[in-house]
Amino acid sequence: MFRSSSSATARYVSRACAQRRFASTKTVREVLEEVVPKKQLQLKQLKTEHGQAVLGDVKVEHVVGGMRGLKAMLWEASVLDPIEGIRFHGLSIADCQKVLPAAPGGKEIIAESMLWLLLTGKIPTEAETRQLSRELAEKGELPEYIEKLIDSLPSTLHPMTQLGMGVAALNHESKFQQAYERGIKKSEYWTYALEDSLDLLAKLPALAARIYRNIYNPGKPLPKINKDLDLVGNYVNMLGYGDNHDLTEYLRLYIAIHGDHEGGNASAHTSHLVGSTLADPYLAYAAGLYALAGPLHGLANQEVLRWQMNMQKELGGNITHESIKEFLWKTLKSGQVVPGYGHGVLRNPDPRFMALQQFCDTRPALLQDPIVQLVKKTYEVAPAVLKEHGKTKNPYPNVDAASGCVLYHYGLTQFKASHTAYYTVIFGVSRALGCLTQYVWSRALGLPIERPKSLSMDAIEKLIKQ
Ligand SMILES: CC(=O)SCCNC(=O)CCNC(=O)[C@H](O)C(C)(C)COP(=O)(O)OP(=O)(O)OC[C@H]1O[C@@H](n2cnc3c(N)ncnc32)[C@H](O)[C@@H]1OP(=O)(O)O
Ligand SMILES: O=C([O-])CC(=O)C(=O)O
Repeated sequence: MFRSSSSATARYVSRACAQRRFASTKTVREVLEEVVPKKQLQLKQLKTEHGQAVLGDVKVEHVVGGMRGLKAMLWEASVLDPIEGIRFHGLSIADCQKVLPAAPGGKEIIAESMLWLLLTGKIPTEAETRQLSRELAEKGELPEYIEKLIDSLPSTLHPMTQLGMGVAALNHESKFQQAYERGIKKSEYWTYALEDSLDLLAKLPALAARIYRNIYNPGKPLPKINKDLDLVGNYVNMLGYGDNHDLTEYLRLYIAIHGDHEGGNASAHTSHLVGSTLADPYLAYAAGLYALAGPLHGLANQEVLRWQMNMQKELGGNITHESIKEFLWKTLKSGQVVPGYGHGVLRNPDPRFMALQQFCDTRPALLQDPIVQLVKKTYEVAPAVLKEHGKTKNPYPNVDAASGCVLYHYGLTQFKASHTAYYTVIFGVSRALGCLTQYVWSRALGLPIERPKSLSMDAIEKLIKQ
């Protein structure tokens, strides 16, 4: 674990690069066994030495304003800075791109190396990353009852609803729940939480790919999991795009950088709350997925694509900055939000959006794609329009402004109707990295059930008068 000042980070990054020469072959469990006692001690000291320290005031505007800015949660794996954006254990996306191992033949960060960093605060070696990939691949096939459950659902049921159902039903397998029923000690909770979390992460690609197959390619055989591939390599293969190296690399990057966004976002917070009741990791993450399925959160990637396609249709062949500006004003004047813009914390363009743009900038096929071009052109116009409109505190793009449109280029064009659009499911596969990491840490640290105090308006007025 390390501080996030830029010089400390630079030193860490160069040390991490050097360390990678020594090929450690520890398992993620072994590394956690070493890290957990240190973190437990850190929390104990925080509570005893600084338990009464003040981190900020609670104002009426916090209570009635979605708790924006209120520092009220513990979340270990990442912290979001309004200007710099996300840092995973102090590392920015660019740092991660330098130090986290990629897949054989690839360049982008992969889910396994990001998961390792999130869980342990350490950079995995190549060998450790491969070993984690193999472990996940070996656990990746779905139980038959889950296949039957998913196959029984109507193809018109939103893929996010299906994903949440599949994840929740997988709790039939929960080792955490079984161990709890046996009456294990609290100090052992985290080890079962870790087993469930790895099992769930391993199965998510097969579950998500089955949903896609059932809706868009019914009857098409699903490939078996290839034990030599990384998690996302297998996911792309099961989605039916296995020969598309660029899409595979895009999804590796996408899934790694969407993995965690500190704890206050709606999906992470929901999963954290549900987990705090000691509901097992499957139930906790299923709950988080349903928060992700809202249009102000993860579903915005589908909304962006729908909105950009409507813009394309309405503006026709020759789209100019001026015509985009008019379309933006039309959206705003009709009382809708501009999807993919604004953020609860960020006050600058989202570095995840920038990383996806950078991916596009290095690939001529993407640069020539009309919908990808439109995303870029919209970015050149929208911040000024949103500033003039004057409502949003952040007129810049968030990650959702680009992500779905790039998938459209790579062939995920099935957008028959919003209620069957698949894009947010990929976000759902990714966000498990962060939510399940925190689930493990919450149990390792023995965090209590969440139960903030609520107030009615009358009660608030009474308190103010006092
Ligand atoms: C992965 C993610 O979840 S990233 C976010 C994805 N969501 C979107 O892209 C949807 C569009 N954006 C939004 O709706 C918002 O910016 C949110 C939900 C992301 C953040 O909400 P808030 O923190 O409440 O934003 P903020 O404090 O800036 O809102 C102030 C006002 O500006 C409006 N506003 C915020 N963003 C936008 C936008 N993109 N377009 C138009 N108006 C906006 C809000 O609706 C609010 O209006 P109100 O006072 O009439 O209620
Ligand atoms: O942080 C937020 O509120 C929303 C977001 O970008 C995410 O969850 O990835």
